[in-house]
Amino acid sequence: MKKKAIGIMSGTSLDAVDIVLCEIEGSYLETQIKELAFKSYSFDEELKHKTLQAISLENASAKDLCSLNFELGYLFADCVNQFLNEHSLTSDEIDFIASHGQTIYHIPQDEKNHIRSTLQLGDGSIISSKTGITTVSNFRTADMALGGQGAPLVPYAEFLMYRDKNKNRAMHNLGGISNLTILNRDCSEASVLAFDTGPANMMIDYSMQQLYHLPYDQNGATARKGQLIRSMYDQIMSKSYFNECPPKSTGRELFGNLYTKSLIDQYMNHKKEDIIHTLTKVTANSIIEAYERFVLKNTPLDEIIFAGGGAYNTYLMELIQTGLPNIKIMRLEDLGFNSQSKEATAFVVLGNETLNGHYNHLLKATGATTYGILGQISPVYKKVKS
Ligand SMILES: Nc1ncnc2c1ncn2[C@@H]1O[C@H](COP(=O)(O)OP(=O)(O)OP(=O)(O)O)[C@@H](O)[C@H]1O
Ligand SMILES: CC(=O)N[C@H]1[C@@H]2OC[C@@H](O2)[C@@H](O)[C@@H]1O[C@H](C)C(=O)O
Repeated sequence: MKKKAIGIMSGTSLDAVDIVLCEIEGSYLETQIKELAFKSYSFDEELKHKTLQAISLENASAKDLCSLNFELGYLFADCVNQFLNEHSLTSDEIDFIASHGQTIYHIPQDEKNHIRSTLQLGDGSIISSKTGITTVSNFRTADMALGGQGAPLVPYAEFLMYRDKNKNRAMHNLGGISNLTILNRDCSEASVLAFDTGPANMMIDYSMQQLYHLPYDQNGATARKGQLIRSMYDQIMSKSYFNECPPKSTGRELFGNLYTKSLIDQYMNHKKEDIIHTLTKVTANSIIEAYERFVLKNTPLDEIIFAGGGAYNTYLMELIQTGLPNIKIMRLEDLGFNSQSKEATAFVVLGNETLNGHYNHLLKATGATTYGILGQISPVYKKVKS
């Protein structure tokens, strides 16, 4: 039976809440999904500020986090209700919502005083009660409970949607973080490899905001003007994350504002554009090296299909193509899909599996030891008409 479903995605960049409407039927390899409508709602500035405060170690308080969980739930519900209005739809026409939530903190491996854990806020009950639509949320915790890193989760959906028996294909997302999924032409689940390579736009964005008061480096124009600061580059590239073998996932904890600020302070005497250039080279070269070290030795690739905002950074894309000259570089649009809605759509696939009772993660991608059904369901009580 065909279902109508809404996906909500709010990524690490905190730039927008993405809402997608899809038609979906089937499960696992039989899944058929079609995007019907998409819109990005800009993130409320005050809430963005509060979220960033909550994320930063110095400013986090339990009271703020408690409130934020509900405030984000209301924001996501408002976005869905606005979206339904704009498309003249009622909640009765939608079968379910799948919401990623806002990642506040992610600890993929045990640390000295903290255990593996992950926190996505935007409570599912708030979303379901304010929209009147059954909501599946909080996908990452079940994967962690089963021994995984809770990320990346999108590769499961990518495997269902984009595998191709004629091509060895990489799906690559350039959001705040850079993550890749390798889909082998044998189309077997066991051959899918996926991991986060490190930063994509996260460090560049923060530096543009601090140094130029601009949200990001439009088309990479600033980076293109600059030159490499060798010591800064070596310092970042020596981070142990780049040498770790997959499965691995990362986030703001390693490459966020605190770390980037410390670098800016240290290299303040250099030209601003040299700092942006160096960070862009770090993104490009850490991606190229991840392919060389962890992918190409086993799987020669025909193409890499990029999505996420960083795919619009033309300078970054040129650097990656130069470093991987034998691989065809494409954008998701070249396959007829919308790259902006990709992650929200992936969560529709994951939510559909939750409701179908099918597992919805790849053990090799997250490192989980046992399959599970990810996602918590917040149902809506509907009085049966007598
Ligand atoms: N024209 C452009 N030139 C350069 N960079 C761009 C351009 N358009 C978007 N971006 C970058 O893309 C970012 C937003 O990307 P996206 O929305 O894919 O991230 P996200 O989904 O929040 O992150 P993640 O996938 O890590 O959770 C912006 O912050 C900016 O850095
Ligand atoms: C903990 C967390 O929110 N991780 C995100 C983040 O953004 C990109 C990368 O880091 C990836 O690991 C993940 O998101 C995507 C949607 C995923 O789970 O596949």
